[in-house]
Amino acid sequence: MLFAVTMDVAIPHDLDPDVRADTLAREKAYSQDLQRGGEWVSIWRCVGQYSNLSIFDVADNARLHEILWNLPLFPYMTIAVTPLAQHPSDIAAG
Ligand SMILES: O=C(O)CC1=CCC(=O)O1
Repeated sequence: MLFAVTMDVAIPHDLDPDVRADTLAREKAYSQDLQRGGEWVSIWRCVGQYSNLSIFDVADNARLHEILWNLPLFPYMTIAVTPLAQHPSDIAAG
């Protein structure tokens, strides 16, 4: 199942710098592991915002929830999920 997910990040300015750096490093490793595994298909920066737009290809809603819930930055994110279906005009779909 395909999902488009936007993640808006708002890290508190008074967060301990070491905690901030550790959280960002764990977020990057977590994301890249899932990208290598094929579930996190792509990640794009939303221009001018501390936000990303990502595409996930996962087994079901529960798996997407598990992935998002375990994001190291989850406590500092506002997340919006859009389930995707094939578009009838998509030439790649045949
Ligand atoms: O958009 C960001 O910077 C937050 C994020 C999600 C996965 C990642 O590596 O960074």
